Amino acid sequence: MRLAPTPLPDVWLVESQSHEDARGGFRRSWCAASFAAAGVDFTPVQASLSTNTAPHTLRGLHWQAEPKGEQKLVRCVAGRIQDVALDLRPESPGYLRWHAVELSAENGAALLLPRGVAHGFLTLTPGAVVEYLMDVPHSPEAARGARWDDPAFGIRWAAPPSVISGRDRDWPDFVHG
Ligand SMILES: Cc1cn([C@H]2C[C@H](O)[C@@H](COP(=O)(O)OP(=O)(O)O[C@H]3O[C@H](C)C(=O)[C@H](O)[C@H]3O)O2)c(=O)[nH]c1=O
Repeated sequence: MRLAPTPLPDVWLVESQSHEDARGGFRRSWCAASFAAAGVDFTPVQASLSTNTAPHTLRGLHWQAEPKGEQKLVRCVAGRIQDVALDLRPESPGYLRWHAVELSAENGAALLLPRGVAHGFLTLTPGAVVEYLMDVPHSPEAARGARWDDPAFGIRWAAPPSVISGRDRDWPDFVHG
């Protein structure tokens, strides 16, 4: 398992080898030793699955307000998604910058997002399933969001969403600080 840096501080691309044979494949999806070796303190306490029927379903951009901030490891376990990290940490050199990667069941890659970095994804296939590992339990009252097309960020999505929740469609313009 290898953690590769991305242009956003503390956002890591997590890659692992798939051991293939006539039955299929086997790959590690989280490893305390590999994360510790990369200097990343991440211990999951909750896992969730997001199932998405249609291509161009967009979820996000979401984060948890402090003190309920969460680190999360995001992986696509069926289909393909465009996964987006958006740095909302005012003290970060990457503040208001975004980074997108394609995650898929085939490439088996994952993105590790620290507290203060918002997350969203656009599905690129029907039946995309996204797995989350979080390091704190879910707190609905701490949920915050920003709009996918907010001009403050200029995120280049692969396509406009064809399916999006009313909440995600209607987040107000981002307010700095
Ligand atoms: C996030 C979450 C949701 N839920 C329940 C609450 C609702 O009844 C239902 C759907 O929740 P929501 O519409 O917030 O789901 P998403 O829009 O996919 O939210 C997620 O989407 C973006 C992209 C993320 O990165 C976050 O993990 C998360 O915010 O699942 C739970 O029970 N536990 C949870 O951790």
